[in-house]
Amino acid sequence: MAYDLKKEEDVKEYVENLGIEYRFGCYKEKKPEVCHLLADYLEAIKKDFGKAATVYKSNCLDYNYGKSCLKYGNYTLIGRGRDKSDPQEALQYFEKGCELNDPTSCLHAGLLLTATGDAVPVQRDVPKGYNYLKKSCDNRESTACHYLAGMYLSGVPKNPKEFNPHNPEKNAKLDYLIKPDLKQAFQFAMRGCELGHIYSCANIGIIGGSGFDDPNLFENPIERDITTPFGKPSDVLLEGSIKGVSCVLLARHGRKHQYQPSDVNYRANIWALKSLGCTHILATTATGSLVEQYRPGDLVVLDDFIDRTWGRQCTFYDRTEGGPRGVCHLPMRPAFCEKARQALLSAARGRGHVCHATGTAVTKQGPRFSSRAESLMHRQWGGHVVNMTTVPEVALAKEAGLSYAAVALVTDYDCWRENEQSVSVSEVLEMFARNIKKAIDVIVDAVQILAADSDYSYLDCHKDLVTSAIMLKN
Ligand SMILES: CSC[C@H]1O[C@H](OP(=O)(O)O)[C@H](O)[C@@H]1O
Ligand SMILES: Nc1ncnc2[nH]cnc12
Repeated sequence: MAYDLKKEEDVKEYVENLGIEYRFGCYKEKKPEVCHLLADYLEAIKKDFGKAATVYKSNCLDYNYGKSCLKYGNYTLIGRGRDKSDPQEALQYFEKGCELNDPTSCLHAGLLLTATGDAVPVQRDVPKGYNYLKKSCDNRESTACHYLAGMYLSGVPKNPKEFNPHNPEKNAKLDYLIKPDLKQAFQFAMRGCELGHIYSCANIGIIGGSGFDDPNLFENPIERDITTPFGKPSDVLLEGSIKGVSCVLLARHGRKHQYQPSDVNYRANIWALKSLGCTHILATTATGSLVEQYRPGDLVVLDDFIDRTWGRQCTFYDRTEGGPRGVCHLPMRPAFCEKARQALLSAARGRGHVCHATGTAVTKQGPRFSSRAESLMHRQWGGHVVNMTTVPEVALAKEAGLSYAAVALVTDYDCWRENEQSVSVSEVLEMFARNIKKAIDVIVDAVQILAADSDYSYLDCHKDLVTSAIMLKN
């Protein structure tokens, strides 16, 4: 019969008949895949977890249906459809599901067996758990690949209580069940990323500003010549890895510094980094100081900006062919990703550098430097530093849903001070050259800090913010 699913009565009848069909297919025709659907039906439509549990369990044990073992394992783990939770019994169902080649069952068995912490519910058995995770990853379960990458990144110590994430030297002396192995970590992360696990991709884009154009960050970089719907980026992008974390480096002004600030194709730069899988961007920028206490040589992790640019392409949402659709009104508070900012700050402080935790950048059009009157005005506005590139880069990265933060190196006092010469380009470049090591160290350490974080939920927040900011999607 034909149902009109806009009518409530018809929907009810349709759902009832679905239940009858599933019962028939399961009990009379004895089809395990239909029994699994029946249990899903009891769970989702009837909310009868007790009956759903019974069907999942018998479909696992009597019909050897792997997905039902996984479901009953999950029920057993959280105590759904039964009196209480039983992690040890849950493990048996996950193991059975894994034997039956259900990759998610292998994942759950692996996670239970390798878990650490005081509340761990089953006897830890890392070699066995590793094998389950490996089988799961081999069978295209991206989360298992992601976990394996994490295990190789930090290593799995025999006694997890001895492991101190802040003391790598002490950790090196520990007894390991799985030794840290960055090559393996990279390979599993690549596999996880290929299979669509966004956090395995955690590719970190690095935009090097003036003086940071080709700092030989990677040993054997792969050059990527990319064209975007918004044109060509400033130069080829260099793909490589920093201590096992995949990164992409781009020289903001081109490797020969061929683009002045207002000619940089910021849109193509951000788009190209995103198209290579970057989830984060860490940027450097040379800046003049607008306040006495931000001294040349100091670092500043920017937290806000004042836009004094004009005529730059500052949105992807302009109906460019191949670009996104709609009109995007993105909030700019906070302007920068707080997680990435904190990573830069910890990295700088960890190295003992003078680093200011906040700073508003006045981004001017350039290419000329400010007049004295402008410099004094920027100070009155509350700017801490002045440069020519943070806008629209920060806004475009945010529109692209990326985590973006910038570390500014103070190169000069601009021209607001009494009895002092105006800033010059040689002063900026010389100061940057003297401090480039600082900038490199901070970026390298921040990459490790970001990659070691197992909670990337803030990336979802960046994406959700963009989604909520788009009007007129067509
Ligand atoms: C070379 S002096 C002015 C120039 O330096 C800064 O560049 P970047 O931000 O790429 O490091 C500043 O923003 C100006 O573009
Ligand atoms: N004083 C200044 N003004 C603008 N951009 C700069 N980059 C470095 N120093 C600068």
